[in-house]
Amino acid sequence: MINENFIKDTDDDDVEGYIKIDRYNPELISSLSTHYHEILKELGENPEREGLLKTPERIAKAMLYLTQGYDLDAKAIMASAVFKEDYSQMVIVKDIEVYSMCEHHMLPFFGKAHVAYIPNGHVVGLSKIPRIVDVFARRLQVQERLTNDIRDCIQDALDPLGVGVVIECRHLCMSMRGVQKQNSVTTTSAFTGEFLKEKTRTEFLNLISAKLG
Ligand SMILES: Nc1nc2c(ncn2[C@@H]2O[C@H](COP(=O)(O)OP(=O)(O)OP(=O)(O)O)[C@@H](O)[C@H]2O)c(=O)[nH]1
Ligand SMILES: [Zn+2]
Repeated sequence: MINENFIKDTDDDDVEGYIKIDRYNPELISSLSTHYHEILKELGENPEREGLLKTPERIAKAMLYLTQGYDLDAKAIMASAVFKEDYSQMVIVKDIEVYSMCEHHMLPFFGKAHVAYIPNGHVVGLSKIPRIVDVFARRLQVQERLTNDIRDCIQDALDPLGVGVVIECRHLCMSMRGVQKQNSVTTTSAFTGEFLKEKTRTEFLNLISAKLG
């Protein structure tokens, strides 16, 4: 538990994080629902038809969920599980699912993040890395800033010898609409410390492209 202002969103500690209690407050949900009710009308729908009766409220809750990262403190999540450990090789958590929304169109972009660091006397609980990926992904983003946010958080919280982050995503604003390219994938990367050296970066890139088994 991060602190008493947060509630658990599911029973599975390893799958979900915590949502700040205030985020789901009834007044906020009601206000958002009113706006979405109007938006549905302006889009040419009839919000009074049976299938849409609860839709404004569902959208409100979904959007609050998808933007909950604004209320979460990534550094506190990291700090909650930092352990002294004499391990000085690269630690990689790869293939972390990413679901975020582009700040230009509020359409999803999604894919995978690969995150590595080289400890400097301390390691972090492994689950905290996907958790902070979610904290920064669950807000309006551009992929470049998401990549940098993750890198900076790990660097600041853990003071490791270096951090490497690679993110590969498909952007629905580029496939469902706009330029309508169905297969393009955007790759971004961010590095600090040892990862700025070619040898370390190459080791990281080789390890994240290697298939297991
Ligand atoms: N750099 C960056 N651009 C993004 C990201 N997500 C969406 N975009 C781009 O943001 C740009 C917004 O450009 P605009 O020309 O203002 O918007 P638009 O008229 O809807 O552009 P089109 O998508 O080309 O139709 C587009 O080129 C999108 O592809 C992202 O994560 N990073
Ligand atoms: Zn977009």
